[in-house]
Amino acid sequence: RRSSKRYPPGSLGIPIVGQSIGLLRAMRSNTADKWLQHRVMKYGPVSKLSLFGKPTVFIYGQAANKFLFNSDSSTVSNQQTESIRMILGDRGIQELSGGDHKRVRDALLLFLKPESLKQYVGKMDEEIRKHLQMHWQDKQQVTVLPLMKILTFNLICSLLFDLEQGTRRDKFLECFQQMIEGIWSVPLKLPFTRYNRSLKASMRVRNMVKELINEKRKKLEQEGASPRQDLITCMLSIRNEDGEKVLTEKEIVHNVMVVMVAGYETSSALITFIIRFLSIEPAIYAAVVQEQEEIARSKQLGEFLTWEDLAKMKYTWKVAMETLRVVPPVFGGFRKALKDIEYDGYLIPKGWQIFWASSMTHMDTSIFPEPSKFDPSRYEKQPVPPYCFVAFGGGPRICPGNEFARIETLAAIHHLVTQFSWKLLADDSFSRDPTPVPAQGLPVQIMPKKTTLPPKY
Ligand code: HEM
Repeated sequence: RRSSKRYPPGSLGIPIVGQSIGLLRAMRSNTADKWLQHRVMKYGPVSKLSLFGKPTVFIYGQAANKFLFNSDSSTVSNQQTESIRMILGDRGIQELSGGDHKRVRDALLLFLKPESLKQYVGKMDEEIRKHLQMHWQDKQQVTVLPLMKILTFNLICSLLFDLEQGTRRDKFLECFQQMIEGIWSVPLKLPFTRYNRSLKASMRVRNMVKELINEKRKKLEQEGASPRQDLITCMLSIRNEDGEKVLTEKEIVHNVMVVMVAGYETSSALITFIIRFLSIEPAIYAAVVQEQEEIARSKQLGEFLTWEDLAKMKYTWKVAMETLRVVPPVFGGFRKALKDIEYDGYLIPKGWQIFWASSMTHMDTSIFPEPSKFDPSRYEKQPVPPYCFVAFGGGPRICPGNEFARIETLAAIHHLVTQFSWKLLADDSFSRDPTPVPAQGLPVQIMPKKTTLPPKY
């Protein structure tokens, strides 16, 4: 019997840098799964290491996911790596726990919940059409990942901040992309490091966000709240029963930063990898085209997609789920032990990080038979046990943007498959940074579809 005071096996490595470089390197060469599997084989499902400057316990499996997602906030808190906290701010939802977390999360969900998002399907559709017109139509070749990043950023700007197309949005995107580059770096505040450049860009982004908030506040004071709002206006207007503001100015700024980041590389990776899988799986592609063309045929000329149309895209969503399983955009996450915890017979000491990796259960043969096979029909055969499909996390912190991601993904795939066909121009390998990046960003040859659909398609 192990003693409850026993530290998990493994080594903490060199202080500060620890094994971060090993893991980041494995991610970049797409061998992080193997890197972690190797740990599990060597040390078992609980082991210690040092990541991003902190002593860390890595835990693996369905039980580990359940424990991690549901631990109460006096035992485990959500704390991002030092670099993320410095870049995004310390009052973002991912830094908060207990009552503060719930308060901010409820505020975000007021806008992001399905009942409220459903009225914006048409607006998303419009933004996607504009994107395809500008970046896809009349082109012979495009590189998918950078374009999907532009698309998802613009969708966030348009839907969440009501910031329309123009030079201001382009400038915003440029600073934002610089900021994003250093988010997963080792926090070395030296000149010329990725981290340092990112930190500087984050100050510029923060100032732009503050400016945007001030404009919205003025508009709100002058015109009052309208039923169709953006996320910022919604956060500015929330009051509690006593009529007091629910969020502080700092909380609004930091959470706007968090939402921008959380919804950017994740959704763009998902749409990009669906495009990739559709080009290497002809039978699955044909089934998606059939489903989407049927919906297109039911629409009037120029008519936008609706919430009801999205509900019909059942097979396409299974393809998205399978993409999320095989290539989860979020590789894993961190928590922090707020007190000494005994887990599976080992001690997780107070103050240490806890690290989980979603892709580990997604590739477990006992949960997903033939896990390497891309098979959307697996979701028709048997229900997935809880805490095994964790692309959106789980428990009280499950991704509040999952509905937003579902709408934008389905609407984008609808227009892509009804307007174009495509062929891969690079091999189908990918790496992680830490979101998945296909070889060369997924260059494809595109052909407009000769179609029997109404002219808008
Ligand atoms: C395919 C797209 C997406 C994936 C795979 C994804 C995945 C995740 C995961 C795994 C978590 C939990 C992290 C943890 O527990 O440590 C999370 C949290 C979060 N996501 Fe997403 N996400 C996606 C899109 C979005 C979008 C579009 C938004 C915003 C519009 C968003 C906003 C957030 C926020 C605010 C959190 C923090 C929630 C909390 O701590 O309570 N995500 N996401």
